[in-house]
Amino acid sequence: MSQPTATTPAQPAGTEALAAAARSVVDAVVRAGDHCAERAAELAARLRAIADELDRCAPPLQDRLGEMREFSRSVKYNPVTGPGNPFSPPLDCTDPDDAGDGTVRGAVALGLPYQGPPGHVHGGISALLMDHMMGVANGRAGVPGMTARLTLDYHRPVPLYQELTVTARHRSSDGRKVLTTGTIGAGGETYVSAEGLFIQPRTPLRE
Ligand SMILES: CCCCCCCC(=O)SCCNC(=O)CCNC(=O)[C@H](O)C(C)(C)COP(=O)(O)OP(=O)(O)OC[C@H]1O[C@@H](n2cnc3c(N)ncnc32)[C@H](O)[C@@H]1OP(=O)(O)O
Repeated sequence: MSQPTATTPAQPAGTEALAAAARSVVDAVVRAGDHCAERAAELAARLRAIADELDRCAPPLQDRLGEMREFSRSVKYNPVTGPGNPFSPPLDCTDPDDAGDGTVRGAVALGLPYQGPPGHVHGGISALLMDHMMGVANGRAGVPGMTARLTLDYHRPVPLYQELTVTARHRSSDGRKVLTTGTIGAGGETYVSAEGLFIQPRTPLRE
């Protein structure tokens, strides 16, 4: 029977399918661990061959960095929600359901690659989710900015393989300083709460 792959989104296509496949490789590598040690060298060579093939398609890094300045591309490839980035879980906030109060919501279930304490999510991953969702909330509130300070309270360990709800809400602005809060929870329980200070740039981040 196949093991749960909490990080695999449903029916992706194109480069998103490629990212999803890479994500499932990462998941499988961590799940297999030393149980695949005898075949590790052979499988590693095959994966490296695929990486070399992709590298041959890649433009020069400076060109790619230039492309990624485009907002739609930065969204597609960002490390939290980006369906084109195998590093992203990805957190789904395509339907953020902001309930009219400015709260944005996302959903994600995290597998073994994101483990910190046994059976639970690494604290730095929680910080990543919070930082990003607060950024999304600020963007939706029309006050996008750079994270200057992020404070997290870890109330309970965050379980792996459980659908988590990630929320964020812009609370107030004082000049260029933006205060935003967020939570990670499930089933009415809050595992992590966060507060962030964001600074709006002197010139807009994007048109
Ligand atoms: C679409 C989704 C997007 C998701 C985005 C997610 C957000 C991110 O991850 S951003 C990446 C991580 N963050 C960074 O790399 C930021 C690095 N830091 C910087 O670039 C700068 O320090 C930056 C931009 C935050 C502030 O610099 P600058 O614009 O020069 O502001 P500056 O003039 O120093 O300060 C403005 C005000 O903020 C205050 N302030 C700045 N930093 C802090 C801080 N860490 N703590 C408290 N106050 C601060 C200053 O005291 C000042 O206050 P006042 O106006 O009362 O005097």
